[in-house]
Amino acid sequence: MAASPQETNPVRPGARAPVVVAIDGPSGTGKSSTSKAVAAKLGLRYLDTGAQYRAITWWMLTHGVDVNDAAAVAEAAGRPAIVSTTDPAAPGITADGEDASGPIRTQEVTAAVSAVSAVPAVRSRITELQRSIAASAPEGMVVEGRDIGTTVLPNADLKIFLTASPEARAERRGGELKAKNGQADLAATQEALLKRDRADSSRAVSPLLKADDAVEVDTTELTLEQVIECVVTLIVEKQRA
Ligand SMILES: Nc1ncnc2c1ncn2[C@@H]1O[C@H](COP(=O)(O)OP(=O)(O)O)[C@@H](O)[C@H]1O
Ligand SMILES: Nc1ccn([C@@H]2O[C@H](COP(=O)(O)OP(=O)(O)O)[C@@H](O)[C@H]2O)c(=O)n1
Repeated sequence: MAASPQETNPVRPGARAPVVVAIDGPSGTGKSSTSKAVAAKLGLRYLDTGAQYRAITWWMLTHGVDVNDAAAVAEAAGRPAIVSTTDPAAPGITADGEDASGPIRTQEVTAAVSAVSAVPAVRSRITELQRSIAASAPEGMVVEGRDIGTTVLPNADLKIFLTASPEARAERRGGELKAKNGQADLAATQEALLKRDRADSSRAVSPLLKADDAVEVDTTELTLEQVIECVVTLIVEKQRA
């Protein structure tokens, strides 16, 4: 059966209509894993906005900027060039041409990123970058973060807000740490995660918040495959609507 006009993608005839999907939520709810897999399945681009905030934080830490001095962070906010790769099969990021994909996942960056991302000059610069990247993907894009549905792309075709219990999220992050370091302190992992949630939810500019028109998906009792399936179904339904 021929695709309906709404389902036909003018950029890739026969493919589905382009769609912009915003996926937000706190740490460990499955945003990155779900977004990457969904984008790969549906032929969409993928943007990890957390990686951008991590990359600018990493650049500041390695260039002598005091990340707890908001004025110094604001002054440096425009300096590094942050470039993201949007292929869901090979996402990557550079800061001033240096590959930041590995260093942005260190504990040092994780502990500093909420303070840097709360600075308005950092947010306005990164938000502008995110909008221009999303606008340059005619096939559509899955964009994941904290404020995509509320601030960055308020006109996204579909908004999803992922949640999960703190215990489930700590266990997932703990699993990653154990695979990386051979050990993980679950209580400390949960505490650090909740501390970052509090900072991200209470900042003055563009806090972590569910958009009024977002679909909330509690992933606590779902496998990653079930979450991916659920999001794919929501997108396909949207494309048919
Ligand atoms: N529904 C799920 N059930 C179990 N593990 C999950 C689920 N979703 C994600 N994970 C795992 O939890 C960890 C954190 O997921 P991630 O996608 O990085 O979350 P976020 O981007 O929201 O911080 C990853 O190791 C991932 O494989
Ligand atoms: N859209 C976004 C995305 C991330 N962030 C910030 O960047 C940090 C790292 O985001 P992340 O998505 O890599 O974090 P994880 O959920 O992967 O641990 C968050 O804790 C926020 O401080 C943000 O402020 N706005």
